[in-house]
Amino acid sequence: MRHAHAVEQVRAAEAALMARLPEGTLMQRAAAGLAAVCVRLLPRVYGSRVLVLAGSGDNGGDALYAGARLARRGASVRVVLLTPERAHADGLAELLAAGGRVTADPAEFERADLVLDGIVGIGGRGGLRPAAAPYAGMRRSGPVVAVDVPSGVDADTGEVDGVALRADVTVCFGTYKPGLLIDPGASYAGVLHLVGIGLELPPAPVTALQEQDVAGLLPRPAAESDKYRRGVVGVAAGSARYPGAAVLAVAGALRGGAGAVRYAGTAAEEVVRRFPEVLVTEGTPGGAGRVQAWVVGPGGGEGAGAALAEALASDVPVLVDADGLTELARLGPDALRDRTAPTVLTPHAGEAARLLAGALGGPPPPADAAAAARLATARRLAAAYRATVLLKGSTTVVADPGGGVRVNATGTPWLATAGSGDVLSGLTGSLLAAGLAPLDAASVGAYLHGMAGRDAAERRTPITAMEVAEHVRF
Ligand SMILES: NC(=O)C1=CN([C@@H]2O[C@H](COP(=O)(O)OP(=O)(O)OC[C@H]3O[C@@H](n4cnc5c(N)ncnc54)[C@H](O)[C@@H]3O)[C@@H](O)[C@H]2O)[C@@H](O)CC1
Ligand SMILES: [K+]
Repeated sequence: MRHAHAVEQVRAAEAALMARLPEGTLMQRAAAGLAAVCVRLLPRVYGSRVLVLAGSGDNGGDALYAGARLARRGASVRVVLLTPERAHADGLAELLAAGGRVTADPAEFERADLVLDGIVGIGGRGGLRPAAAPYAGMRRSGPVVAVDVPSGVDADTGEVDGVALRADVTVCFGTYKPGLLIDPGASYAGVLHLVGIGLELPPAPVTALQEQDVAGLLPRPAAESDKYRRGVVGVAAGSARYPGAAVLAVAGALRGGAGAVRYAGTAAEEVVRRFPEVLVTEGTPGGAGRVQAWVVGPGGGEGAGAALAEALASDVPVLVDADGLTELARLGPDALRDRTAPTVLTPHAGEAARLLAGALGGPPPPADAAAAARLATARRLAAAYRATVLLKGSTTVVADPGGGVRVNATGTPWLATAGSGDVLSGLTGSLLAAGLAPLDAASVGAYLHGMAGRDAAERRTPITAMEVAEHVRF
């Protein structure tokens, strides 16, 4: 599991540790870890050109001390001081003593074999200032290594206000920060290296599942399992206009680990022709028989409202997607007030914006704004609807009403294809039926879906939604 802590938590842990250690110890630990990563990135340190971009805070201090370490090993180190009158004095003195030189020539950026971005770290507020902004657009010949956070990325949220410095590698200290795992910030961070500096941290508010975490959560049949014990997932999807959504949601559901899939809706014939193993009814969820979780909404068209109402009236977990979300946005959070079992919502940014408007009144915010502030959007929706919210997009964010957040790093831009979301909702509903808690089901669903997309894209691109379903594997 990758754990990401909020800036406030990092500051508290740093303060507690610094009180017990000689002054400067933490910065030396950070600088040593940072320099070690740079050494591995350079073909050879001796004679290589290193440019340090140093801001006015401790982030600049880390970069200056790391630069000094590289200079002592024979690198030719230049430093641009973004605010010369407020540079980290001890760090600068150490770099100069090691042979480093101050420069004001921006062309050094393009010539350098390696650039250290120490402009701002967790203390950065707002976008890059005018003195730093031009570096964001410059060509580079060597890797850019971000110190703790790519400058211009908000460490807590991953939001970028204006421009940010794109890094090839980010060396972060003590813990990951949410902004390194969530787009757009994550796309600026490159490869992440975590350097331990001895912080004692509380539980992380944001986590990301890794392969072994997912393996531990997946439902696997035991010797005494039967199809009912493995869980039955109900899918209420598709309509006369969109029968394909039913087929794709069922395809996802068949791959999610439930023992059986029940389908209720007008596409029963298409579904059973394609998947003879599915139990089908032309009716609605209310008359479909017992299931352990419902998936409602993909391609639901005009019937989505009735199917949603019946599924929500049940006492099993319900996943709402697509047309079901449009209907829910119209009804607002009150529609979920009487539920005793969990609800999972799987909006894309546009649906999320409509759901927000449904909860808070007023016109929906632009979908772009909901996507750019994905962490805040998912958290607000989870709180307003008291539901687990899986916000789809370049980083899928899953927020629990209890406050926990999981972010998903698997996936490929090829997944942005029609029907891919239907597969995800079926897959995640199946995991719910198999007994996973909502946060686990949603984050494991996103993980498997992203991996399946990657695997399918490795075989052939572009990929289709059905190929994504076919590539899901435990
Ligand atoms: N406090 C500690 O014990 C440790 C801190 N570490 C480093 O210290 C960093 C945090 O240091 P600081 O709290 O000094 O904060 P930063 O160095 O991240 O930034 C704060 C400074 O930048 C200026 N600033 C804020 N926003 C700006 C913007 N958008 N553009 C330009 N300048 C801006 C502020 O006026 C302030 O001077 C961490 O990210 C990490 O790199 C590490 O050395 C590990 C130990
Ligand atoms: K930085």
